[in-house]
Amino acid sequence: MRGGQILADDGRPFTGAILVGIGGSALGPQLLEAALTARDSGPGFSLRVLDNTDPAGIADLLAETGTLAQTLILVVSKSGSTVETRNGMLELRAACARQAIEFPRRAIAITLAGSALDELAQREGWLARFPMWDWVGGRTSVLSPVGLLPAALLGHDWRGLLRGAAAMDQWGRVRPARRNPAALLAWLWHQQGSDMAFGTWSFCHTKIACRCCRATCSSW
Ligand SMILES: O=P(O)(O)OC[C@H]1O[C@H](O)[C@H](O)[C@@H](O)[C@@H]1O
Repeated sequence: MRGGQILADDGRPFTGAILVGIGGSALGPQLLEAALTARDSGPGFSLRVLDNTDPAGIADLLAETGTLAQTLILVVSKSGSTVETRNGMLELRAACARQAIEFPRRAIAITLAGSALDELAQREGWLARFPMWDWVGGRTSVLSPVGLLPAALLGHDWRGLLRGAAAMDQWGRVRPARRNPAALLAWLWHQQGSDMAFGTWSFCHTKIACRCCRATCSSW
């Protein structure tokens, strides 16, 4: 898509995506977008997320996006049967119909093989289907296609992300515990008490621009 081989049905490139999903099916992509996309990089591929069913929020998102002609619609649901996600998808389908745009030609499903969403995407011939795996928890799915496809669309080094995750996986197994970052974090947590007593410490190991971290930190 970024190479221009997959184009919208009007022959122009896709310039953005709307991701529909909730919980783990939306937070990982939002975190990647917030943490990795430079705020000063100028117009690039845009990622908008529809993660609730608030009619005013949906109306705002559609107004901001304008025409959907060059917009991909990523429908993300591990179970493939989450009602809020289905409602969001139906809203976007209706918006496409209002604009005389074919929904399946820009729709991509990320879901468990054989789920209701997967079957719908297959039946209607959506642009693409990507798998989730049963053994990956929804809330930890950012390194599956849930996060990697948006990362790739945004132009980020998704292979590098996977390499980094593999390195952390190895590092998390290191002994002795004092050289193991996961064990050190667990120890710090334990020392602070088990009662979410985060008030006395904080850490920020990536970019200040990470809105998700900022939102979380400010609530501590
Ligand atoms: O990915 P889905 O099956 O649509 O589920 C989406 C989300 O649903 C609920 O909010 C669960 O608590 C989350 O853990 C899950 O990520």
